[in-house]
Formats: sequence, structure tokens, C-alpha cells
Amino acid sequence: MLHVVKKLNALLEPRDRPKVLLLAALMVLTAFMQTAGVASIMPFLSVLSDPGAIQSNEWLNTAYTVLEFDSDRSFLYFLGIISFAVFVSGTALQALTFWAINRFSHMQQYELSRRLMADYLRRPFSFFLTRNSGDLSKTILNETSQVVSGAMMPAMRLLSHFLLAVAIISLLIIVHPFLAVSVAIVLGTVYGIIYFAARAWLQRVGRERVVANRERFTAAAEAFAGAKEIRLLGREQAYLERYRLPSKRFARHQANAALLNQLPLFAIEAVAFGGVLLLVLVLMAGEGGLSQALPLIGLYGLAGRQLIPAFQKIFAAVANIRFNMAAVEEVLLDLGDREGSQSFTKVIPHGERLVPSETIRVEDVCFTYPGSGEPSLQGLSLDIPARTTVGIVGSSGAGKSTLVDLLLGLLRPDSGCIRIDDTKVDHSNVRRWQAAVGYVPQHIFLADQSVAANIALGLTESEIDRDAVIKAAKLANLNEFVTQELPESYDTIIGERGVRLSGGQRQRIGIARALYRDPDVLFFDEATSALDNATERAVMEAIHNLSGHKTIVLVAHRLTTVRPCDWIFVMQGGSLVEEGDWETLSRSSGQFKRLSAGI
Ligand SMILES: Nc1ncnc2c1ncn2[C@@H]1O[C@H](COP(=O)(O)OP(=O)(O)OP(=O)(O)O)[C@@H](O)[C@H]1O
Repeated sequence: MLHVVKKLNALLEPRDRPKVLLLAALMVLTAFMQTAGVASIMPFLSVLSDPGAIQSNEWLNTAYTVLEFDSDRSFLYFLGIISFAVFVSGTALQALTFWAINRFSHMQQYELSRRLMADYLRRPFSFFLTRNSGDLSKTILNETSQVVSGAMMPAMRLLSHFLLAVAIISLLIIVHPFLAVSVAIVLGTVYGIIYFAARAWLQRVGRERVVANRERFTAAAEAFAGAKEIRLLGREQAYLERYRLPSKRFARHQANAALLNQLPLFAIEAVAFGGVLLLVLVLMAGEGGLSQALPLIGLYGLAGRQLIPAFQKIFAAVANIRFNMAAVEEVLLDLGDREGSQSFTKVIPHGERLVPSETIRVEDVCFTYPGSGEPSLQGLSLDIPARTTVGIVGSSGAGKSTLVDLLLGLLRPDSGCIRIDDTKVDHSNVRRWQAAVGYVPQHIFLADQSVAANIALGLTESEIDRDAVIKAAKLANLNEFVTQELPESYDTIIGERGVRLSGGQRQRIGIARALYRDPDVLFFDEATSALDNATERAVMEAIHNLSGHKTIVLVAHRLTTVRPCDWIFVMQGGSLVEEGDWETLSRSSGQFKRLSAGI
């Protein structure tokens, strides 16, 4: 139990922990008031069954005289009203506790998913290379709510009902120790047997639920991401099966766990019914008959009304927590920062950018992807002179994209370093360096937003600088298309639910996005491969017009793309094998020659 408390505590933000203590105090008060409500029926029933109790019972006698009652009947009404008032207060407090637990828990779900989302966004880029995006969404959206509704909320309800059960059993012990202990033992045993029989099963299906959940999220995400290929290959049925099987397992586990929560209630209702009959017979057989037995029967009637649901809820909470511990562990595993996590940064002003004035130097860099045996770059060194345009070419798998990701500061070299002039790029200045670069990848991601918002990606409408958007679009050879062909010009919604764009138009949005913040260094990773020859020529012309002012790095498959570059690097097997200008390389007989010959 202690390890469960520790894990649940670890899910909370330090500032939320005092709130839990406050909730616990409210629970204690509620348990006390509810027990008082149960106890308050006794004096009422005593006087009802035997008015002589007013004289024989010291407490009743004192109350009768001090409050100056003059008839038994009015005193009985008074006792009834008091009992009712205490009972209603207990119930009102119970409703308040229920509300407080619910509110706290749901806010925790929001808080937990927000923290997880922030933690993921801060992770080093290499984290995203090893994790499935469907899995991350599942943990943020689904497992956090499972953690809260299946473990955190039950844990608090468990405490609340446990306190109530302890208080009521204590009351029963004070009134009639033997009877109370017998009732506690019977109830405890029924629940205990069922719980211990189901313990291991609950833990196992809890873990299987997490796995099935991951599989169904991944299958759903992949089915839509690859809709085109899946349709073409006719693999819809296979994908439906990939989704159906884990979904069915998931639903079965959820249903079984929910059923187990309720199962003891049926057994307990039978036991309780038999118990009440037995209680009445035993008490009636004792001295004093019905008038002695009535207050005790009334007490047990009310106590049972509180106690049986409390026991049931304690059981359900314990079973729920056990079933959902796997989800708690899953969330805990991902919560918090890791080595290389970066804090969010505000916009870095132009003046603080790390801009090369002489060279961008790659110095003896080695890099191996996590989980991969083979190094992708080994001992790579090269110099990119500032304000020149350089090309990087090489056969597929040569390491070009890896080099660009390292240059962008997204990946960190295992050994060696990247220097901007004399400054080594590291954790402390990588954001300043990234503020100076623009990057156009091969596959452009489009958000379901306007053209302008896509170019100024991540900014709100009011933050977008319209002039900068248009300037960037013109440079990317996009302005004409947007203003003449799109119905609402820069306000047209594009992306998944908006106007569909061709590969070339998409690519030009990507180029305009990179140019929007007027970067000092531009990286194009196969960025023009989706453009037709005429558009590529126009875009390349625009890019080359920037040369002299900006440092431009072009990664390209098509050698003609890098022809106008000042300098060309040729890579092979993770190393630099040749470098030079187009003329020199064309005359060589090395890898460049083979590439141009298409060998
Ligand atoms: N996420 C990854 N995990 C493990 N290995 C990777 C990963 N990405 C790339 N690699 C490996 O690193 C090597 C270099 O890949 P990279 O993508 O840098 O080559 P490239 O020259 O850009 O190829 P292409 O022209 O086909 O895009 C390849 O052997 C590739 O298998």
C-alpha cells in the first residue's frame, strides 16, 4: 500500500500536496458528522420505545431538565429534529467532499496531461526518434485520465470511506462491542476473500490493458497516416484487424475489471439481509424484548446503510487502484525532464542570435543513432564559410540528413563538435544558434490553419507580421499562387481539413516558413525535390539571390541543384570523401563523378 501512496504522491505537483491534506481534513469531519448522524437515532428510538428512558438515562434526563421540556412528546419531537439535522449535515458534508474530490481529481487530470505535454515538448529531439507519436498521444490523452479516474480518485474515495467505516465501527463497538466486531469480521472476510483471490489477476489485466491501449492507438494513427498506401495495396482489412484485436482485448479487460468492482455487492447484500434477520432474532430473545432491541436495531439499520456502501466502495477503490497501477507507472515513467531537455524560450531578439561571421565548423564529429549499432557519421570534419552557398551531396544513406540535424542542433554529436566561429554549440547556446537558422525539410508539415499562420508557424493571428509573411512568400515564389488562386488569399485555410496543396506548393510554404523570420543561415534538406523544373529554377534563383547575405546549405539528390553552389561536399558512408567547386569535382574521378553518372 505504501508504494501505491508513494507513486500517487509522485504524480502530484508539490503545490497540490497541501490540497490533499485539506481534503483529508474535510473527510475526517464528514466521517465524524455522518457517524454522529447514525448515533443520533439511538436517543430518539430509546424514548420512542420506552418514554421511561427520559428518567432512567442520565444524559436524556439532563437534556430534558436543562432545556425545560414539559412533555415527553415534545421532547421526542426535539430528539427527532436533532437527529434529522445532524443526519442532513452529515449528508451535506458528504456531498461537499464528493464535489471536492471530483474537482481536485479532474483538475489533476488537466494538470497531469499539461505537464506531460510540456515534458515531451522539452525532450531532446532524439527522444522522438525512438518513440511512436501515437503512443505519446495515448499517454497524454488517455492514460492520464485513466490514472486520475482509476487510481487518484479511488485513492481519495478509499480514504474517505475508510474513515467513515472506522468511525461507524468505533461507534458500534462503543455501543455493543461483541456485535460490532462480529459484523466487521463478516464484512471484512467476504471482501477480503474476493480481493485476495482477484489480486494477481487485476495486476495482470491492468498491464495487459496498457499494452492493448498502446496497440489500438498506434493502429488507428497508422491507418490514417498511411491511408493512401493502405487503400492502394488493399490492406484495409489487415489494418482493421490490427485495430480490432487490441481494441477487443482492451474492452474486455475494462469490462471485467468493472464487473469485479461490483461483484462483492451481490454477496454482501445476501449476507447483510441474513445478518439483519439474525440480529433481530438474537436481540429479541434477550432481556427487555423489543423496547431494548429497537434502538440497537435502528442503529444497525442506519449504520448498515452507511457501512455496506462504504465497504463496497473501499473494495472497488482497492481493486481499481490495483488494476490501474500499470497506467500510473506508465505515466510516471514519462513524467519529468530528461538529460538534454530544454526549457521553453521566448523569442530570441536578433541581436542575441549566434550568427557566424567567419565559418560554421564541423569538427571531427561522430554520431550513432540510439539503438543503432552502426555509426551514421564517423570523424566528419568540414568548414562552411559564412555567407556562401554550399551543397552537400552523396548517395542515399550517406549521412546527409544526419549531418543537417547535427548542424541544426537537434542531435548532439557523440564526440567532436560544431562551432560557430570560435563558439562551440552546446546546451547553453543552442537556442541562440537555432534562432539564427531557417530549415526546409523534405516533407513539409501543414497545420490546419491559414496560409499566413502556416508561414509564421506557431504564432497567434495577432502576433503574425503580415509584411514579413508576404516578403517570405514572394522569395519562395508563392505570393502569386496565394493571391491569385486561393479564395481567401493568405487567410485561406490549408492543411488536412482545408484546401489541398500540391507537393510543390507545399514545399514553397515550407520555404516561406523558413524565410519568415529572416534567418542568417538557411538549410534545405532535399527541399526542392518536389518542385517541377521551372519552379525549382525560380526558387533556386531566389535562394541564390540571397547568397552573399546569408549562409546557405543545400542538401540535394539532383546534382544540378547544387551546381551554382560556391562549394560542394561529397559524403559517403558517414564520411566526407570529396569537396570542391563544381568544375573541380566534375573533373575528378571520385564519388562525385560516380554520382553524376548515376552509378
Ligand atoms: N532514426 C534513425 N535511427 C537509426 N538509424 C538511422 C536513423 N535515421 C537515419 N539512420 C541511419 O543513418 C544513416 C544515414 O542516414 P541519413 O538519413 O543521414 O542519410 P542521407 O544521406 O540523408 O540519405 P537520403 O539521401 O536517403 O535521405 C543511414 O544508414 C540510416 O540508416
